[in-house]
Amino acid sequence: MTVYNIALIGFGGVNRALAELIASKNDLWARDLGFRLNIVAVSDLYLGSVISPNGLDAKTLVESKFAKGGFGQLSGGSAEADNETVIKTAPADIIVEATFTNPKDGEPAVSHCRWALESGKHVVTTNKGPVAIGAQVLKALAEKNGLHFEYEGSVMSGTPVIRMAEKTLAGAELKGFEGILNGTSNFVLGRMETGMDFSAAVKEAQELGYAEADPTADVEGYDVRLKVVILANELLGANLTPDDVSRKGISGLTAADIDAATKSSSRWKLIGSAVRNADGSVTGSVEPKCLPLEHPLAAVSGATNAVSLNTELLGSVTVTGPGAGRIETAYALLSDIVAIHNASGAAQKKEAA
Ligand SMILES: NC(=O)c1ccc[n+]([C@@H]2O[C@H](COP(=O)([O-])OP(=O)(O)OC[C@H]3O[C@@H](n4cnc5c(N)ncnc54)[C@H](O)[C@@H]3O)[C@@H](O)[C@H]2O)c1
Ligand SMILES: N[C@@H](CCO)C(=O)O
Repeated sequence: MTVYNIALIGFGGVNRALAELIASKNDLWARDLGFRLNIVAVSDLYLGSVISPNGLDAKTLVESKFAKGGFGQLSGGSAEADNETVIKTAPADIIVEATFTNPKDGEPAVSHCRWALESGKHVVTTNKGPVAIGAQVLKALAEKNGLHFEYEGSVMSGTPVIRMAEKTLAGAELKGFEGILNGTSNFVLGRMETGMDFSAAVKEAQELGYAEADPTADVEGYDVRLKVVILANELLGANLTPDDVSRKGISGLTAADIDAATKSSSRWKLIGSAVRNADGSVTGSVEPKCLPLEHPLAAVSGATNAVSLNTELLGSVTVTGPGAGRIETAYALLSDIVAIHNASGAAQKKEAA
């Protein structure tokens, strides 16, 4: 049985949910997926860090109510988060990066990924910063070292978009996309339609684990801008930076705007899009749009996301599914590990042939 040793960098909603899944589903995964996951290290800004070469019990990790610096009480633990030591020295096969997204320069997560790939460890991440800002360099480093840098959860949480578009739609000739790519803002707009006030709706999205550490990123469109960059660069072969994508959020929409849309059989949605122009360049944008109810994206509600991929050979293909949520995003990490596992199986078969 294959066992992957993993180190968790960040132990907030998403990585804690992954630990919960490990505690309850490792046997199922061993049977159905052919591997088990063993947590050999965790590092978190608030809790500190711990390296345990034989593995930490996932259930105990999830159920313990650690105080600030609490990992310092564990064998092999420290009250400080020493990410660099954990990433470079823990006996992990895979580093699971789920710290805060920094929309400006992607740090320190870019460094976390680089340290991992330089020390022979695969990276799976849900953090949009290193993908939107550092993907080219990190992918090249991974390839040079025969490793994987996987980030399905950086767009639409566990809903398959990146691998689906790259693998299943290969050859369909993508020309552009438009979508609802932020769960929090879509949830807030839906709540405002029921008469709830903007701040109360944002608070509820935070409580449900959808929002970024600073929810300004969600409601002002910074988060969607990173996702537009990720999809445009990955699927349209663009080379965009966040500053290349125009951005407007939903905070300027008033109750009167929402009401007026309802009365005219339409709905406000925060839309992220990109299109390949005739000269081959790619233009991306993020802005609220008032969509008629019959538009395919108008019915997408709550933290659900959807993206319509506009292809030459197949027309428009729309993928809908959860765009945020702790377990939903932890599933994206699992799907990345499955991709690594399947690729290593395929490589072994090729070697044996
Ligand atoms: N929650 C979601 O629905 C969702 C969906 C897709 C992607 N993401 C992304 O996944 C990542 C994790 O999301 P989350 O919901 O778990 O966030 P969270 O805020 O619940 O947890 C982040 C954790 O990382 C820790 N942390 C922050 N900076 C750190 C550092 N430098 N070193 C060590 N630990 C650090 C924090 O202490 C916190 O415990 C974020 O980048 C987020 O944008 C989240
Ligand atoms: N805060 C983000 C998480 C998923 O990237 C959202 O609400 O969509």
